[in-house]
Amino acid sequence: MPVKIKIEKKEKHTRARLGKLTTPHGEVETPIFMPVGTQATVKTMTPEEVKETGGRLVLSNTYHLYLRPGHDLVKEAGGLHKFMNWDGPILTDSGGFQVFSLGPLRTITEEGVEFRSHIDGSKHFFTPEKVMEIEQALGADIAMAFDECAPYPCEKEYAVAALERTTRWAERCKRVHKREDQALFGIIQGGVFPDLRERSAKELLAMDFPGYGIGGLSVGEPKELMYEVLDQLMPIMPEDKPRYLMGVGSPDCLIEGVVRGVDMFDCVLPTRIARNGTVFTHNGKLTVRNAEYARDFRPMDQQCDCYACRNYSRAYIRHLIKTDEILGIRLTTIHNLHFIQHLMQNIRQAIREDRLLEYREDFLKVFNAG
Ligand SMILES: CO[C@@H]1O[C@H](CNc2nc3cc4c(=O)[nH]c(N)nc4cc3[nH]2)[C@H]2OC(C)(C)O[C@@H]12
Repeated sequence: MPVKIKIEKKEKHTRARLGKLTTPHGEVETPIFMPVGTQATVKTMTPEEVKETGGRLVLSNTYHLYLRPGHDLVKEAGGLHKFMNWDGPILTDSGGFQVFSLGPLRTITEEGVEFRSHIDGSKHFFTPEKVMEIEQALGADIAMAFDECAPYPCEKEYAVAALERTTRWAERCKRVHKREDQALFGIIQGGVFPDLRERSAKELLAMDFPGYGIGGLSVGEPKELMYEVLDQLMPIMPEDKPRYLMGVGSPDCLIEGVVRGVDMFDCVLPTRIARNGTVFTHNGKLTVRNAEYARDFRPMDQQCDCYACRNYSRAYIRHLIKTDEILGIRLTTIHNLHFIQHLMQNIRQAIREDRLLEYREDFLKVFNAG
């Protein structure tokens, strides 16, 4: 079993659990936030800096790496770990979400998805078998199945068709997935329809994957609706398998997801907003590029002990960003990754002490007041 989760503690008042996820490239604590490194790099960060912020498991993306530099090149380099010099665990998303996000540039059939590259418009065809070939060549510790992510909103009939195809494609992935040192996770779909979510989960649970992605969320639906889907879905998920809420999320969504029993998260938000000059602070978001910070010589977050907050002021970081100095977005990225990992550390401690609901209230009261 290349990947398994050991539940160390269940929080007394919620569905939250503290766990250890064992992978071929080491063991990590859960609940965990996984920084996104779409093109084999967490943008602007060296691997050492990602680790320094608390990152332990990073994501990369099949769709992007297939297009550039090509999975055969990464394989020739010795696989993704060697290629990007990351010695911890890696998870690759299957591209299911990316090819579906391409909108009119793709055609879905039972066989697979024909799509045009967002780079040069060239035509490509992803089948479950092709995606498994790519992910096995990349060599991540966890590979996600090739699924169909239904958009939000969508007709129930569309969600049914997408979940049924996702189940059939999951079987096709499982049939050709041979790499022993790589865990294949199924992805649960079903849109925002409780009966469809239950059906998708049961069909995939019957295939006994070592872990499960919860897909089709964080696609524009209201947060409350996402929480409702989780409230209905999580009770039927097995206790001994990791639950990975894909594409989530912001600090409030991370806490709400953990409360509902989610173990794994990934989201581009912390690194993406950092590149736009916006950072998370304990009092909410701060857009350090704004003029009001031109002569503000305090750190971005006075409660933060990250490298950026220990050594630089808002005024300096604003100056760097305004003058397109690369160090600027490196410092905001270091801070945001540290902030999210520190939040996850506090969440894990709150689970240990059975005070997650109090922590949620205290954190959100200050964070949302900002
Ligand atoms: C807050 O960040 C925005 O929200 C999207 C993240 N939300 C998301 N939901 C996902 C669902 C699936 C899925 O069903 N299947 C597979 N295989 N992968 C998935 C990946 C997903 N990521 C980001 O995507 C854009 C770029 C639109 O903005 C970001």
